[in-house]
Amino acid sequence: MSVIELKALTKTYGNARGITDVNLKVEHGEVFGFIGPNGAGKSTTIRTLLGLVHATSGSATIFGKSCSEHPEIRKELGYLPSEVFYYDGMRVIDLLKYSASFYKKDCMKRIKELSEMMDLDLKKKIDDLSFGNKKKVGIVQGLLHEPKLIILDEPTSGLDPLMQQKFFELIAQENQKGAAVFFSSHILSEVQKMCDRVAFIKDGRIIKQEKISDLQENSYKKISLEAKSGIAKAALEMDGVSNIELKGNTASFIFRGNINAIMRRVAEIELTNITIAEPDLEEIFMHYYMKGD
Ligand SMILES: Nc1ncnc2c1ncn2[C@@H]1O[C@H](COP(=O)(O)OP(=O)(O)OP(=O)(O)O)[C@@H](O)[C@H]1O
Repeated sequence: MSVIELKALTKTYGNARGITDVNLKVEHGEVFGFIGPNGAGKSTTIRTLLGLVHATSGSATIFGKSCSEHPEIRKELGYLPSEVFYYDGMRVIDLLKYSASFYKKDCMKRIKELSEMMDLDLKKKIDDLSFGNKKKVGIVQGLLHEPKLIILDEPTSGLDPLMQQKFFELIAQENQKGAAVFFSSHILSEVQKMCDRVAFIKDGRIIKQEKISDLQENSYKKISLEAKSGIAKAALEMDGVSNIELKGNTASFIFRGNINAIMRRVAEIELTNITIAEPDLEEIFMHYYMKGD
């Protein structure tokens, strides 16, 4: 049984598109990245998982149970929203104790460990905290019950780089202890660093799902050429070539396919230099988003 399974999940808001026919599985022990531009449908997918919105059609399950019919599965998951809002009058510790009271276990030891790690002062009033410190409260709140599934919606906004680093260490530790992680982001370097697999979402539809290692290592090459004179775009156009950029006597592009085929094509150009490199995830990402635009 998968940790998360979305089958043909569709949500419309009146006539407006939310998400369309989303299919994905997150398996035990996985860190799964969910990546897409603003308005692509990441939050709608997460809200469906949390049982906060009901799907128009299709299904969403966590540990085999329907997210809309079994609200109790929320106790198995820890959620960190992209923005956190609190009733200001409380002290941090009171808020965290209140959150912990929803679970049938003593979370105090874990609250202390997490707040030490995140450098969070438990005695402070929430009113007195900066945005970043409020975010830390959200992190502790999401993890204090040692959930089996952690859902993160653009988690690092508002955290300084040192805290971002600590946060990722914390998530990696939880993952090593066995928690699966579903991680929405539009920051590619985070996904590249943290995730085992990634799904790209665009205009409400999943356009690609792949292992990070396959995306980077095996499949794509970034080829840059310098020639004696300008290179015609048509000279490079063939199956597997995308993102062609021409500038003066140089050209660069992304290639996926049989390397011999592209080498034969490139050999027809009078070159002065060539480099072949691994593209970063950003370039692969652009490859997907530019296709079909
Ligand atoms: N309550 C709502 N009513 C109407 N349309 C909505 C509502 N919530 C989301 N949408 C629409 O659904 C689509 C997906 O939005 P969603 O917030 O899920 O995207 P997102 O990928 O999380 O974007 P962002 O990165 O900007 O948060 C958008 O077109 C958005 O306008």
